Amino acid sequence: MSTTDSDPLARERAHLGASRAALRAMREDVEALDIRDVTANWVNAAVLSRQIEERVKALADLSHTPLFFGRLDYLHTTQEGQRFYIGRRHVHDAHGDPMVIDWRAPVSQPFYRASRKDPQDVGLRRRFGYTGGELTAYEDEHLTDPEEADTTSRLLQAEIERPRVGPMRDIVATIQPEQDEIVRSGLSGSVCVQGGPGTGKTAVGLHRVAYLLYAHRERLARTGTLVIGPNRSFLRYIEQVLPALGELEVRQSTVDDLVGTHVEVRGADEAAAAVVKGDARMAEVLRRAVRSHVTPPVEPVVVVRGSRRWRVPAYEVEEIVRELLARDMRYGAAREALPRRIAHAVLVRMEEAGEAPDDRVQDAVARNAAVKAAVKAVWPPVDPAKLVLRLLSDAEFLAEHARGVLTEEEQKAILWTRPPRGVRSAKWSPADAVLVDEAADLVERTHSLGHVVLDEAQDLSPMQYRAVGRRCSTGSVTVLGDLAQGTTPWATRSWTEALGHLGKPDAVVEELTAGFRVPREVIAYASRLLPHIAPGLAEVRSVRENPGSLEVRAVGEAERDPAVVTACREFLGREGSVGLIAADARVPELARALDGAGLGFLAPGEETSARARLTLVPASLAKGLEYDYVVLDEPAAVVGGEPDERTGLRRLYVALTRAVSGLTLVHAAPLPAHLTA
Ligand SMILES: Nc1ncnc2c1ncn2[C@@H]1O[C@H](COP(=O)(O)OP(=O)(O)OP(=O)(O)O)[C@@H](O)[C@H]1O
Repeated sequence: MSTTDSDPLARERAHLGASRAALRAMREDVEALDIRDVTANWVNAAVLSRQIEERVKALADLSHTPLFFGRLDYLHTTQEGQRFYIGRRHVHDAHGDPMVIDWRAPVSQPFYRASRKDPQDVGLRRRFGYTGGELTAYEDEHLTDPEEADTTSRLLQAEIERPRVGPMRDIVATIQPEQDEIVRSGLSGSVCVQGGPGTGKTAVGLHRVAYLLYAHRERLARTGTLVIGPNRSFLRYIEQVLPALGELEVRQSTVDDLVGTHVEVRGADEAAAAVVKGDARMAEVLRRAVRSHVTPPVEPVVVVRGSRRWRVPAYEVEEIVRELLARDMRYGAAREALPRRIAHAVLVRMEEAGEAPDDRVQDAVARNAAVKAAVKAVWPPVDPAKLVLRLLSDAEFLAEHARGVLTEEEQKAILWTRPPRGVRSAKWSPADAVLVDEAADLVERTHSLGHVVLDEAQDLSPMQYRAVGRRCSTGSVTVLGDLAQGTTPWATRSWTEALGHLGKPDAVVEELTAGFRVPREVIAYASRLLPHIAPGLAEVRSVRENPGSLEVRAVGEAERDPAVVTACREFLGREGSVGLIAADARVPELARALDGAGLGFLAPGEETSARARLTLVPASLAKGLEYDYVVLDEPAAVVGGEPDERTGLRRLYVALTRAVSGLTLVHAAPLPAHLTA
């Protein structure tokens, strides 16, 4: 007997070797494709070459990502076989028989879901462990063996404890059953996931896109997919997850960038103004303002053709206009329909007079100068930016359309004190851009994508939800968020409300409660704030066995900065990334302190590496990010940096929940009472 036969690990390594060879052969087959005979012209040839190039890229064997991470032995042979190796991509041998199955394929599903209670016909589930690209360990579960005890997977634990240097990683090897249910839920349904810090919401959202692209590739290639995150540094942190899963075509954007195509955002609002501008009632004000441009005709339309004059009386044009208004079409679509409707009225008269006009006559009448002039007078074009500009600068115009919708104070809050001269010179705020986007949609329907993932959704205003909702009006959405981490003045109070604004009231709300980031001691400390910031939400249950460390250091004001530098230095002595989180206002002073101490540091969104591991993070940008070790500077300043106590405590909750292995608080001012109580 050879060692390969007797040693299971050697056998698995042999399968890995054979799979890599098969992948190489697949790549060589694609590289060797001769497209000269199959392409009729150079355009087709160029398209095909690009596709081939991409396919070759997708077939690369990356040494740091194992080709497979699991194996399933079914109890019974299925049509596809009985033993499957589960990996990031499909690999087959020269006969077309599978060597590695894509994690998203239906036969892979039990790898994530099968349990002793429900073995799903799986006799053996094997997980593989790798060290530096080498297959070095495996772990078996015999799900139908009553003698075998339930144990927690060491490999899963090792994966969760792995230092976090670099961008966010995929979690394909260790997706948990409750996460998998969300990842694999159907394309037609929308899902909303409430989950505390580190429960894997972002990871789940990204894997869900990858899954949907696998299961509905053609449809989504046509309709498109989009991931929305809170800011650009967050998007940079997550941007490599989908490409690592072989998905290169998913767009990523912030809400601000999404709606910022109509006007240039250069201004900011006071909170009071932003709250009103973000309120869903603004949609009604805009709707009325857009429709107010339609003016009932007072003159008849007279079309002269040859020696004849055809007259459509004003009351009849008015009837057409009324009917179009009642149909609640987009303003622009109705405007386009109007000339043909007037032309139709002319044609009816021609027929009554014994003529037999055809479609070409109707087209010609619709283009007639008199008809065009009438349309311009009755249903003039509306420029969305100009309309919003007028609403925000002209008190009378605003009052006319906000009557009964906004109070006088609310109207006053949103009016510009010094109206700008024009669209270009206006200092548009992010909330204004959302209003312009809503107005643009009233004029012309926004293109809808096939699927949208909306992360950190709790921070969106109702008007922002509407902006996202119209981008998936005919598709579906995955909403991810945590009500306890809402830090905007308009943060969502309930998911039902948010889903209503998104236009997806039937979305299923799921909850994730197992935490993969924050150590037990640290999450327990942060959760002291929960009753004050989100009563009713459950505390996250940390699955991390590593006890982690929590230290609170009280120092005198003069020693605070040096103490922060010392804490950073201590953590830099260990393996992994370090985040120094501080109130935004404290960041410049701390930057000087770090510089003075000769400690180099990055800004959020810049990629950490083995050489550059320290990031200085303003509290306002900490959301969604994580570091192996966190030094939190002056919690009272983090709370005090926000307009009200609840928002401040929520900001603090976010900052307290970024650490994977250790958290040190350094403070000179007293700690917020809710934390010490
Ligand atoms: N099943 C899993 N296996 C291994 N790691 C996981 C798993 N689920 C989540 N993680 C890891 O836990 C960390 C937190 O995940 P993620 O950032 O998705 O959480 P989140 O719920 O979005 O957090 P936040 O509310 O802070 O934004 C990440 O490092 C992620 O890779």
